[in-house]
Amino acid sequence: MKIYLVGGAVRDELLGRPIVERDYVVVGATPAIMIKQGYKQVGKDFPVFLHPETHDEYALARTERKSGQGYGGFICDFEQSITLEQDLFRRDLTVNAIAKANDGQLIDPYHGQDDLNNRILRHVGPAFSEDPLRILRVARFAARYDHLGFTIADSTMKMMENMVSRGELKTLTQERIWLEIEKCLADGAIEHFTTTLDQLGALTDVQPLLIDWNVQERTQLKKLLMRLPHSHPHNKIIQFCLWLYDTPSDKLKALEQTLKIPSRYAVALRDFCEHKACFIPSVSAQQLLTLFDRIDLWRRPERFDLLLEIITFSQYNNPSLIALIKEAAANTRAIDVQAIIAAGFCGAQIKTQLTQQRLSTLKTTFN
Ligand SMILES: Nc1ccn([C@@H]2O[C@H](COP(=O)(O)OP(=O)(O)OP(=O)(O)O)[C@@H](O)[C@H]2O)c(=O)n1
Repeated sequence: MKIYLVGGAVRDELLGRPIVERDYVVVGATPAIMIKQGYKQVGKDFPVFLHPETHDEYALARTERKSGQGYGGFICDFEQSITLEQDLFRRDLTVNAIAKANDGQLIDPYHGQDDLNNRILRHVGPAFSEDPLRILRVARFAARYDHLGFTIADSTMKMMENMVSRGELKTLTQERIWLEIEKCLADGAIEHFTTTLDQLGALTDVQPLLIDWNVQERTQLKKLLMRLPHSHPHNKIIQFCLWLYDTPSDKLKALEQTLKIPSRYAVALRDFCEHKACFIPSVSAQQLLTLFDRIDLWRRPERFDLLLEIITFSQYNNPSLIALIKEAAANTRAIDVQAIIAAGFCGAQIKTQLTQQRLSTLKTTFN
């Protein structure tokens, strides 16, 4: 049997980028041979194995044939006789279909290196259209490698447009869509990704809230994201909120339910959309108190801190006002319930007294 490094690791190595994950293809083996050598099979029907020590993925060379519409529904053949070239042919892009042997030799039957050098994302063959997830992958790669000058081949754009107009994206699960979106957020490239999907007419199927995405929104988001460092610990969440900044509250729930986004994203987006209007100089003490209550500043100060970070990178950024609100929040939080109880208040009076004290603290700075 022969083992080759394939896919993203070879592509990124050739591009001089850090390798995040190593995937291998194994030619001339069977599941029994792999198991005998100590590899652990992942899943039941799929010929993918984990290396006993490195836990890298080793997949038997395979071909795939479509058995239904949309994503999934593949008949997969991983006979021992399947060649490396056959396996590479089923892959999405030529730049992802280069294999590297142990001795460093590159096997590149579909000219992925030429496309890497010419900065072109091009589909390998007609099988590309059997998997609509690839539309999102291509939009993601085009966004990730935009700064290197990559563009999508015209023929691949055409093929993707046809897939979109056939409604193929509708067959993707929301979980799969979210995973691609999150990877794109990790790349700091959501603006370019959205623009490509818009060009393909795919936004309605991917993120219906963005159907009105226009040049103005694009320019604004691009400008805002330039200020957001890639290494920022909340890079993904902040980008996500700036991306969907204009979501009306009645649509937020639908978004959370349909896209199945993790709750930390949902909460941050809700906080930003609902409270961004507070970050104007004329904000009143009462409005701030309502914000603090709603966001549960008292028990979850980190939630408020995140909102401030999002505001800082948004179009609502006003550093001196943010500093004032931050200070007012700290002073309001410092009001001691124990002191109120010690002063003789009890039952519902405690809450009333606390609210009054919080409000008067805020009124020292705000109207
Ligand atoms: N829908 C897909 C998913 C994956 N692949 C192939 O499987 C490889 C590994 O896929 P994956 O690890 O998901 O992505 P990478 O290309 O490694 O990209 P990333 O850097 O985003 O992980 C890809 O390079 C490509 O050859 C494919 O052809 N079609």
